[in-house]
Amino acid sequence: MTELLRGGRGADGQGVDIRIVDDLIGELGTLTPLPGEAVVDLDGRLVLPAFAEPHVHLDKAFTAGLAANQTGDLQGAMASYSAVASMRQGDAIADRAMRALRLFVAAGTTAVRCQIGAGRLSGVTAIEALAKVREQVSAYVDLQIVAHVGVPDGGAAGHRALLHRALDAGADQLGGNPFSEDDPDLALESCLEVALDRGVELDLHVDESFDSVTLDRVAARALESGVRVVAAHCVSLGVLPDSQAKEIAAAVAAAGMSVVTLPMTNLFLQGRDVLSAKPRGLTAIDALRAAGVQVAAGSDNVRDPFNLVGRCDPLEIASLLVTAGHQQPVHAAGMVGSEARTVMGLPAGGLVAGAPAELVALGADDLGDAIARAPGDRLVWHRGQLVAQTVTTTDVPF
Ligand SMILES: Nc1ccnc(=O)[nH]1
Repeated sequence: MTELLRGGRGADGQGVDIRIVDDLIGELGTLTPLPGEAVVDLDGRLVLPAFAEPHVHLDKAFTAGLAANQTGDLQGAMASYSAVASMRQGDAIADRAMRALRLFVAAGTTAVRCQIGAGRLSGVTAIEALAKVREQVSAYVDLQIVAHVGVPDGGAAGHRALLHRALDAGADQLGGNPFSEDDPDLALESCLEVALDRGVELDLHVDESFDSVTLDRVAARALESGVRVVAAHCVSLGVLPDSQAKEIAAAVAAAGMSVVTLPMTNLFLQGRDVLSAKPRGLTAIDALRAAGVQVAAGSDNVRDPFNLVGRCDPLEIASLLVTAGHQQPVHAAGMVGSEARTVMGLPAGGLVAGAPAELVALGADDLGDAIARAPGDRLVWHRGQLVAQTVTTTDVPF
């Protein structure tokens, strides 16, 4: 089965036609339709590899109205989440996750790695709910489930048992925030042990504050154990002196780790306790990239106690990477596109023959215009199929 996407433009500004063959890009260039071939007219739209979301807490999405964050910071967010049991009910979680996924797919996101809570408050209910959602949406988006496991009662044995249960319930990767637990090193060891035992990778919350630096310890253990580790947040690395940040970035690279920065949530949560010169909740993106670390960016939270805003649109994150993270548009787009896919263990993709047909066509002039305006006008292909289409019209009389 082939389909011809005619009259698009690449990020280089050149016109391009794309022939999709099954779920791959077959050829690119100036192409004429084959007899009987389906043709989609792209009308000059900008064509990019589809976006990927490497880190989003779908189980909490859209709960800001259920639980107010009294202090606005991370502790306040966690307190309100723990206090409201209705936020953790399976059916409601599935409904909210579906709502968020519709927005993500419409925005051009065809791979989403979600962080789903498991622990003493609700066991593996949310993982089970998301495993069902993953089946429902499989034709439209690749959903990866990270079990964000908190240490339950029962210490290390209970922790390890819960990590196993989370995988049995459908999680793809294991996570958590070991350094927020009572015995951080033990919590990290349990994660590494079960990851090795079950042959999965870890996707951990690391240093989501300005004052704890544990990324170097995680890197040392990742290197020694051989477990592939993704570290999310790494906020404190962004406020360390350059020389120290470089040293840790080198250790992270040597351990084969990758890093996910979450600008929207961490700009919201961190730096509230000072009156001026507020530090930014982003990691040291440039030092990590210079050391050879893949750095991706994600939404983290969407309209919940951890982050009151968010549109489930990677271009919103890319815009923050330009303004708050001082990234060039091409890097910002990569961090929510091909680098995010690499961090998620997927093929990087791209506009090349043989790449997966994961594409988004946007009503935008170029990459900068796309990031600045985040236009609604988008067509989205996943595994070679058109999975979402939003066409907008504007009528301004001048
Ligand atoms: N930033 C976050 C930390 C923990 N849980 C969340 O949902 N978000």
